[in-house]
Amino acid sequence: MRSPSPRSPSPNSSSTEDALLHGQFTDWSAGGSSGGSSGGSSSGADSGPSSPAGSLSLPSSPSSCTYALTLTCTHIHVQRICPRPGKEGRVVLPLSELAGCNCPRVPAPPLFVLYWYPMGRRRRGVAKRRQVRAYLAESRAEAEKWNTAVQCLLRGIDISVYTEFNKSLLPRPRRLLLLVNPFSGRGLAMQWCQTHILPMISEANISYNLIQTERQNHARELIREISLHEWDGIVIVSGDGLLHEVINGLMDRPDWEQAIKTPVGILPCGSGNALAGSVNYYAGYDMCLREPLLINCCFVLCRGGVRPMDLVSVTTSPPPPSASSDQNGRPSSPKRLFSFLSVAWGFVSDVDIESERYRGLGSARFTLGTLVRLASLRSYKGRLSYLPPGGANSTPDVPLQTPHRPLSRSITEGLEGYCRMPIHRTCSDMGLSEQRSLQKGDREREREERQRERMRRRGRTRGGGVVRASSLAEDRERELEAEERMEGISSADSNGRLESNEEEEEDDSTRNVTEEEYDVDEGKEVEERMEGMSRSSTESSERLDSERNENISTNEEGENERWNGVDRARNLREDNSADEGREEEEEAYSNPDQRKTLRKNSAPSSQIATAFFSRPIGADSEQEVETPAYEREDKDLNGTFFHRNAFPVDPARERALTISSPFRRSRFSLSKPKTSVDQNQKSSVSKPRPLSLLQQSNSNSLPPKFPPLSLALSPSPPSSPSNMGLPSSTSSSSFAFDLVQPGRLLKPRPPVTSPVDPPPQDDLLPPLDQPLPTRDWVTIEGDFVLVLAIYQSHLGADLLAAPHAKFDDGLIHLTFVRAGISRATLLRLFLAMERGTHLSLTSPYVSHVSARAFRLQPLSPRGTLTVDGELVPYGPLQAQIHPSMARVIVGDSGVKITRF
Ligand SMILES: Nc1ncnc2c1ncn2[C@@H]1O[C@H](COP(=O)(O)OP(=O)(O)OP(=O)(O)O)[C@@H](O)[C@H]1O
Repeated sequence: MRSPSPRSPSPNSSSTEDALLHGQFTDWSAGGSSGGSSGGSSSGADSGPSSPAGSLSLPSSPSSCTYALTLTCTHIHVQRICPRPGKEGRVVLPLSELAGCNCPRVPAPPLFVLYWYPMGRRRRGVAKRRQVRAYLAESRAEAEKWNTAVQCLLRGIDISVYTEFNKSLLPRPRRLLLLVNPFSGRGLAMQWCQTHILPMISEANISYNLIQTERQNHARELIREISLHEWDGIVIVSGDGLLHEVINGLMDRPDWEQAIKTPVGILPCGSGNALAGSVNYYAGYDMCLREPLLINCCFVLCRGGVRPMDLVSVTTSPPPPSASSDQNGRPSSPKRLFSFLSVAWGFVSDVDIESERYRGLGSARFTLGTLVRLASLRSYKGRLSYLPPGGANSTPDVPLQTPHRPLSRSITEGLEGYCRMPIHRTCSDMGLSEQRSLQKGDREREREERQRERMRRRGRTRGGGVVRASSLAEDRERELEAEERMEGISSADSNGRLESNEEEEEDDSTRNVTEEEYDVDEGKEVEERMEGMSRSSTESSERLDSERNENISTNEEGENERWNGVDRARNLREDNSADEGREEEEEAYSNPDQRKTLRKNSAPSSQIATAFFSRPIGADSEQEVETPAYEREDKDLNGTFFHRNAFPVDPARERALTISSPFRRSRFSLSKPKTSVDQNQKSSVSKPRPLSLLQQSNSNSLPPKFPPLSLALSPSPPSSPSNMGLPSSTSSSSFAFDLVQPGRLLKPRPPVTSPVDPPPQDDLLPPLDQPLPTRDWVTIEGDFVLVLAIYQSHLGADLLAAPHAKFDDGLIHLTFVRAGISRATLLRLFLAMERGTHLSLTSPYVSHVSARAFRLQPLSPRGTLTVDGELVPYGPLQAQIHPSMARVIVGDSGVKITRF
């Protein structure tokens, strides 16, 4: 083989277009014929990798085509020499699309093999496709020289035309620890390892050790103990839940500060795959799901760029007394954990947890869950406080990104539903399903009280009052009325005359007909879309039902026993509404033992969907107007005990909105906080052990049905008073807030820090049982449909919840939706979230703000709270961002990346 000299390079070559290598090769293709293909042979196009790892698929024989290859810093130029080049005789292959290359050992011929993943058209959109290109070199030395040069470029090693290429230039192969949850998502993780992940990782010359997790918290325990310096990265082959375990395992370690800098990566095999969605987004790829998403993320992993990632330290309430008290019966402390994705309360967490029973549907479980939850829309009383970016405590070294809206506008516009409405309107309009559990006497009293309140309001505003949602169109109409009222108020504000509000209200009755028609049409359109979704969900759920029936017959005995639990839960309160019965079922569902049962036996999703669409939505709104009875001590969804009579309605609290409202008096005791040391942390003190002592490596852990894989080169806050979880009956006065007008200066207090939390300290937050600093904090109290705090762009692989979020922007992106929003608007919000356009959706009930810390105090006695999609004890919770604390593998398309 002739090896032509490179094109006259400059001595200090730095241009990306300068040729580093130039050579002539023979095409090596299956069947010995290239068929005149341009750029050499390619195999495996249009498909993902499918060969077992280690036995890389190669074409089988040389063809008669010869090619001249030129390597530059960014591309490989392939020019066909023989047969004579036609129109398509030249191809330029960008190195950015290369996952790896290799030079197979003897006795294989001297081949130089490239593994390309260019973008290609798929049935839905564009996604990466695999192509293998193999070229026969004249000698093994030549093939190895090319292989070394390309690998140097892929690993970011500086080379020039004068570089002597030999293997010693290359750093050792990267080593990854792959943790696989075989049950994540639809249970395909091991299969996808075999067909996609391991072949691709081998092509990129990455060594790996694969471990299947065996139970919940297995990964956390493992990560706490292994010797981390042996690994260049820890990669989760699962959903976000397993990464949550890994992050917390790293933070449990005594050497957490260094440990948390270990790059973590994600190969999506779960059902939500939010972080994978963010990685895919920032790599510049189209939104996709399932295998295309997996291939994109795997490619990103092979490229190896690492970026800093913010973590959020979350302090949750202590677990339920029975589970949390220590040996002396003392209640345990609030729990601290680290989150990389989100904290959710209300609609989002309800859907996440309740849709567990449709897990077999994969990501479609969230669609079905959303429809079911929309059908029985709930609201929750609560108080949300947050510290906007740029507050007094802002440290100069924290890289803060401009929030989506300037802070002042966030308050006046984002919260317009609060700020511009007369305060008395903001909470009493919104009585939804949290007000269902009243006992009869209380219901009467409450109804009278509400009636009086309504009359008072009518007297003042001539309209409004509680409007029951009975259909999507009605919902929308109601919302429009609110919008119009606010517009009225806004114009009144600008004219300095609030009285004009009344005129606006009167105008409501003679509203423009065209607008009404539009609303009805819009309502219909949304209903049609929902019906479409319901149909597809129904089909899938029928499949699930048949599986479920099989399971039921084999497990009948155990099931009966568990069902008794559900029945007991159902019968607990005879006088409760049907909807409440459902809540009881959910309560039973929260019990881990019963959860499995319910997953098998819960009402078929087809029935749920049918019930939703056949029943007028007003049916549940009938229940919604009932008011809560806080009468009995009971257990909430998470098993937390609470007092039903915990918080009698306080007129002061009814005023719903408080901006910058400090606690006048803490309802928490000021007992000295105790360090929270859980079992995990205790064991974390032990010295890290080499992995081999802990775990079998992948050859043992793969299920027998898979052919043996060519194995990796595995290298050898404060104590919590008992009333902490939820408000107690003695704490009602603690809900009194100073009503502070926006802009009024509050007396600054020195920042309160928790002296006892294990590092890193949450310097923006006092202990959970102490009041927040008054300065710079914004507090909102009222009825919420959802509160979502997210710090990645995606809430699921197909939900672009915070389009401006960056991995390391130092911000928590808060979205909250107030009660009063119509189902149609809420549905539109989630549909728009698929494209990330929801921020421009204008609804007075929806707000988006940025924060550096927040505290959430649920005031409704039951509900679900999730952190990174995992259930946490229900009760007050607070969180603070720790910028750039971890590192995530994101590929090399972004700025400021380093390689692992
Ligand atoms: N072998 C195992 N058996 C049972 N549970 C496991 C196992 N390994 C991990 N888990 C737990 O399963 C839960 C769900 O896992 P994961 O989040 O990875 O999947 P997913 O819920 O399908 O995905 P996503 O969070 O993206 O929706 C996590 O809480 C994790 O701790």
